[in-house]
Amino acid sequence: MSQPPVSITCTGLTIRFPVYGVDAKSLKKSLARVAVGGKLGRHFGSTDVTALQDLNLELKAGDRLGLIGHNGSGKTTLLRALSGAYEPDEGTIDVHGRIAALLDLSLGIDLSATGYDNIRLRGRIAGLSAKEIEARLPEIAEFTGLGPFLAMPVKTYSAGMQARLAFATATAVECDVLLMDEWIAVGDADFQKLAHKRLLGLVERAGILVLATHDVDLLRLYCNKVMRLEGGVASEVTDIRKLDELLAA
Ligand SMILES: Nc1ncnc2c1ncn2[C@@H]1O[C@H](COP(=O)(O)OP(=O)(O)OP(=O)(O)O)[C@@H](O)[C@H]1O
Repeated sequence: MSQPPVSITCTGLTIRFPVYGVDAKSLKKSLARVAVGGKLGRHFGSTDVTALQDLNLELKAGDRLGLIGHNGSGKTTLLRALSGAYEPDEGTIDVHGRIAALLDLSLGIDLSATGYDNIRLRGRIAGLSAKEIEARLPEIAEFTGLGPFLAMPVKTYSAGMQARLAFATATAVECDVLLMDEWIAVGDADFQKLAHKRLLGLVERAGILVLATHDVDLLRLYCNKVMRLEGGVASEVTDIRKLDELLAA
């Protein structure tokens, strides 16, 4: 049976987070003065933040969507929702295609396991079979540049070494839908060059890219569409050539 083409469809997507242990009234007053964050409100008697409100989105193969917006406007929440990490409180999310979510690279790294075992673990989480993992292991190991350290527990690594391992494993899986929270730059100068090339390859091969970033140069380089979030409310998806208009709005 043929697979449906790669696509993302969100209808009326609303995501709320409960806010515990705060005085709702005073929080609401202080938030009224800031441009950041989602909307505070009360649902079913408890206080919550609406991180995304009634969002509609339709993307198909070839779409490279840049997400812009102030801190706390809902960009990461949308990416996590698309990755399947958050369920909608209202509305629907429908994603067709294999997803790679480069959102929190260190998530799922087991510090007491070796580098090799972490590659295997990450591969399993990404849906690869044991056979597929073993076939890719040499390339991933080579890319990390960690050599004999891969046989040692990750807790003995420096922060940069851990980042190399996490990046190499997270980017080893082919995907149809690539979700990214800022462009990833890890490791030292040499590794950053290699990482950039590897990331570019993933971006080019992915059917759909959704990239949240505050960097307008990156948006112009890699995106053909843009959407602005403000307090969890999304603008229309527009052509990247209208970025300046959207930023000025
Ligand atoms: N796990 C959570 N629990 C409670 N509130 C949350 C949680 N995650 C996000 N929020 C709230 O949801 C809103 C949207 O946050 P989100 O992280 O999606 O913003 P963002 O646009 O990615 O911001 P930034 O540009 O700073 O990364 C914010 O008001 C934030 O406080």
